[in-house]
Amino acid sequence: MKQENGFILKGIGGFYYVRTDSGVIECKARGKFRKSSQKPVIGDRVMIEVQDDGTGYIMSIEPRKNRLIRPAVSNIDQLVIVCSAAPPVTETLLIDKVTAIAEHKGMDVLIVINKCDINRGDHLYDIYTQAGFQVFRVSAQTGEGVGALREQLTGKISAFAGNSGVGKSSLLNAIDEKFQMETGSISPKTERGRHTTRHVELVELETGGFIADTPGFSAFDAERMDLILKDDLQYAFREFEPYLNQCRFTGCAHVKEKGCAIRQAVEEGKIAKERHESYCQLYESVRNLKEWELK
Ligand SMILES: Nc1nc2c(ncn2[C@@H]2O[C@H](COP(=O)(O)OP(=O)(O)OP(=O)(O)O)[C@@H](O)[C@H]2O)c(=O)[nH]1
Ligand SMILES: [Zn+2]
Repeated sequence: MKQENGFILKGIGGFYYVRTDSGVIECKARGKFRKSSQKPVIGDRVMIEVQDDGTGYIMSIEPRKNRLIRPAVSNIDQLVIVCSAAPPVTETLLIDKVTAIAEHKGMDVLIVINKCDINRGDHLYDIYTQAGFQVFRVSAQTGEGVGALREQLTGKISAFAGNSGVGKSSLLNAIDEKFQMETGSISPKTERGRHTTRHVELVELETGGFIADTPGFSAFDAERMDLILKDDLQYAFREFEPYLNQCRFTGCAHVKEKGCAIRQAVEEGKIAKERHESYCQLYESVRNLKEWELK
């Protein structure tokens, strides 16, 4: 019996597939993980014991750097937010919800404007560049910008998010031919179909790096805003940072308060008004959350 370290690529029916230096090993979890919230998830870094027959047991899980609940993936290095200025046009509020979650959970963010063959998305480009994000312009259709994006995925674990129809699946297919995602349905996903039976999996890229293959994962867990307390929300908007201690009143919510340095910066064009509007809407939605609601 020997011990190895690795991380979980996928889990099906009680089996976990652990990527180690000596290949992918099929493992079961030790009993102690089975019931509790300690259950292994995709992305977990684990220590396994390999049996004589080549299968293994997960013995321990390293503390997680971060974790998404839906889909259940841990240790994500970066979140790739796919948006588009061509139909279906992405609302900045959706992008800002997801960037806020990512910032709060300590994931890097890449903003990717797809469908540049139709619309180059200057407005989105300006907003997110000004806010301090890396922004890529791509077209899954023509291949423009895909190489540069692929480079940014090398050596990291990434997950893709974006509104339905924005071209996530098309983009994954363009990034690596290992992906054979079905594309093209802008119809509702309520019928039984491709999204009901899929499970998440980390797919290893030709160029190194892993992508959580998350089709139809459009709403993300943005619905519940993954529960950022209202006092923390201001830190999830990175461009607010230089102004945070400059408001007239301590405990300023930066929504309508007089003497608010954030609002001032918005007036002066230093913070995009769309970003501040998203902040205000999110603030309103998390206003009444209590700490005990955070899991
Ligand atoms: N013109 C153009 N069309 C694109 C591009 N990328 C995707 N599309 C089209 O947009 C439609 C939706 O693409 P998908 O890849 O299925 O979008 P998705 O984000 O995976 O959608 P969901 O699975 O619903 O979340 C398809 O008809 C694609 O052919 C692009 O860069 N340019
Ligand atoms: Zn303020």
